[in-house]
Amino acid sequence: MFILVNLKAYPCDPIEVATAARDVAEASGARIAVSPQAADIARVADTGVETWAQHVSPNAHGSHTGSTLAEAVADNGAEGTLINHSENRLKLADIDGSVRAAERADLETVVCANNPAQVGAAAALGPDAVAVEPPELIGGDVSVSTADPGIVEDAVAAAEAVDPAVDVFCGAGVSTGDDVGAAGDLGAAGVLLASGVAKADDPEAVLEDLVGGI
Ligand SMILES: O=C(CO)COP(=O)(O)O
Repeated sequence: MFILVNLKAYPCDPIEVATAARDVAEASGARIAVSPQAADIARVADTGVETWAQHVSPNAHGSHTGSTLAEAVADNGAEGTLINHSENRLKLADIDGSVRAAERADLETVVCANNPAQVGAAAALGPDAVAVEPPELIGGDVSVSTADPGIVEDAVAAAEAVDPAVDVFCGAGVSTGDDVGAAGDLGAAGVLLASGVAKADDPEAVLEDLVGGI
């Protein structure tokens, strides 16, 4: 199970979380990545933790003010990128363009989706993985794997029907090792989480609990 921690725009210390994630990954052998704000990618990557962007633009170099280029995040140490997070939705053509941009820059891709139907559509674009996150459960205390296990199973089936090579992650409310274990039991290959770590008083303790569920 891959544990992908999205720091969103929370007011946490990205270096503290990155260092904790690096240490827990090294000690446990688990795969843990941290996805900070674009401006923090280089210094988060400098800690040695696997680092992901929260978004990349569909365009390449050129007259595109305000873009976050896949090439730029890769040059600053990112190894992968989220695309189409529920809080940063894109048009279908732009999701496709962002996946292609990430591929050109050798970034791994996770396309986020609200529900199994969107998972199937996202899988058709050929990312490395899709992540199903019911918006109503994001930021809450109840894990998607507990509150709505059927959505994870349906998402796994939807991706499998379109492209068996595309992994399925799940997210929303994931904060414990039990949540991670339940997600794995439902067929997820990873979890995408945010507040459970980014808002924790002791992010390292939460990460240690999370890897215990793998
Ligand atoms: O949106 C999410 C991860 O990208 C999920 O957020 P929470 O873990 O805070 O529910």
